[in-house]
Amino acid sequence: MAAASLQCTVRLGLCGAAASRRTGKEATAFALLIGAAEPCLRGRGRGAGVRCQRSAAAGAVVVERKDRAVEPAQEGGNAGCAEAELTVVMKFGGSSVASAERMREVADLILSFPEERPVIVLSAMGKTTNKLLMAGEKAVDCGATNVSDLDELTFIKELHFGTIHQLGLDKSIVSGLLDELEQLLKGIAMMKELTLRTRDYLVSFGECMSTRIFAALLNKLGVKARQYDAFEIGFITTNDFTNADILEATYPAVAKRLHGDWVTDPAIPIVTGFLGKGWKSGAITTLGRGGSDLTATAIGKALGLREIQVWKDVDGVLTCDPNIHPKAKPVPYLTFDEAAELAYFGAQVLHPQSMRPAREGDIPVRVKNSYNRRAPGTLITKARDMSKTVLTSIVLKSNVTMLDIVSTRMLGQYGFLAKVFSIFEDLGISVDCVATSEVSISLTLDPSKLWSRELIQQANELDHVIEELEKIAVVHLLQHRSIISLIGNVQRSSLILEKAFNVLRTNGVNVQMISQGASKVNISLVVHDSEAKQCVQALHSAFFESCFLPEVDDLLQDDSAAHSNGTIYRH
Ligand SMILES: Nc1ncnc2c1ncn2[C@@H]1O[C@H](COP(=O)(O)OP(=O)(O)O)[C@@H](O)[C@H]1O
Ligand SMILES: N[C@@H](CC(=O)OP(=O)(O)O)C(=O)O
Repeated sequence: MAAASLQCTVRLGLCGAAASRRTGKEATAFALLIGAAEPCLRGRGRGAGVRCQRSAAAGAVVVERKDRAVEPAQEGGNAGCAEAELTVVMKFGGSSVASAERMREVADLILSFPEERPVIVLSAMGKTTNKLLMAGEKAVDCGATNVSDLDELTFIKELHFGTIHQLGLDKSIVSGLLDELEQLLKGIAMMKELTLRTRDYLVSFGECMSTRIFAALLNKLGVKARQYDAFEIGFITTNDFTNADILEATYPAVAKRLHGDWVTDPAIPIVTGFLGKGWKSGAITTLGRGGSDLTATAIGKALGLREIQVWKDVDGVLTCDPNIHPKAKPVPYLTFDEAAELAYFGAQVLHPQSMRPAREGDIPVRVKNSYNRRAPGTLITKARDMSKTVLTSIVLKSNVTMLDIVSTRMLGQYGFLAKVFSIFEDLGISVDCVATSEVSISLTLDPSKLWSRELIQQANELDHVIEELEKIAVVHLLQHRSIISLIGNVQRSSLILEKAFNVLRTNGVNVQMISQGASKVNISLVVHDSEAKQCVQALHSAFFESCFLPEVDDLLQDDSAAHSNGTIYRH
């Protein structure tokens, strides 16, 4: 087999998003703070409605998804129950709401589905989040008197006031927030410090403004809409500023608020994506870049909605990042597992944690293009027919740190592995891919965990990890590595690997580690950063653009089924 001819050390191991997910210890503690003592709410809907009932054990409100109509509640507090429940959540990213024109388009898009009663989740307009972060960085050094002249602040003011003007709305919708933003930047300038906590407060202005503008637009168009700041309606998170995770208590709290308001006074909810409230600090947190996807799936689960739609600027999830390869094509169907691996291993199109609530609530996610409504997009569900599937998508995660750890045999094999992982646990560092032999272990570290910390801290942390590991092992630190993840049907791993290694050998690429996902949908290859893009392009050409896949052709005798499944594309 082709792999055998490689002149490099190739290790086989396990990888998977599940391996490094947070456990959220705080969730249980917080459950007592929220959602208790609520009268039973019941709705009835055309499709999936919600039913909230009190859990006898914990006193918390439990939300169940209902696939058929539910009788109105007998108990009180529900007199104004709306005839029709909320049906879908529609999330629009920054590119979808980047200008006044785009906001009008999105309003038109929403209204083109009169049969739906949507919850809308919005990100900040266009590049607002980046500009806010840049303004914060500059404010640290520029002096309080110069803050008003920061280019980024001027850009943000012009974008939001300009949009309001073009939409014929009232300036007061955002003027208070913009004043507050300027005050905050002055505070940062005075303190000469931008903490992670302040950073989250700073970027929250983006979503707070976009949602207010959009709600005002819908109201102006005669469609009753109500704006919500997620951190005020029960989005409770861990206290990991810039990378917080939603706690369980969020679901009943959000269901209670959105459902409660809807039944008493129906209006389309317009919710800020990306934001939450730290359960301990009470301060605004953010869910990591691209976190509005997670807000949307959390609302879908909380309300037991029929579908979660995430509207982007691409025709769905593609066979690879279109910035790496312009011939990337839409993938019509994915499972939650495939989408989660794809997102976790670097596909920017979905937030890494966003599939979790959808999977838990078993709510289909549809990725659509707000610039091309007719494109079918990608439908993500619990299961799909994988029998004809070989490869679905190729994902690249760059600038990864890899460690080769060889035991000095001071500890037995069990003790060695346990000790290695306890060091990572103690330092709160997640591991992406792992490959082990009897006396050695190779692994890659989750860069997002390191990115969320200051550079100086990162260096210290790595030094500290290595120092600890060197007590029991010889450690090699390998930086500037990339993980290329082949998302597909690992049942066909021989076929995938044979073809992949043929391509890599032809391109003279040295694979430094292989890791096959426990999730059964992912094989990851670690290569040097400098070769990674070229590898992805070559792999994409081989798997998705060529028509010379004899083995695949054998597998795909039913060609039409393969096309409807959409995994192998041929010209
Ligand atoms: N496999 C992929 N499929 C689709 N888009 C991808 C993929 N990998 C990276 N992308 C990038 O993700 C972008 C969409 O994600 P994002 O910018 O977060 O959207 P939004 O801001 O609209 O939520 C696309 O414009 C594309 O450049
Ligand atoms: N505005 C935030 C949150 C977000 O989800 O944005 P987008 O949907 O545009 O990726 C960010 O830029 O990260």
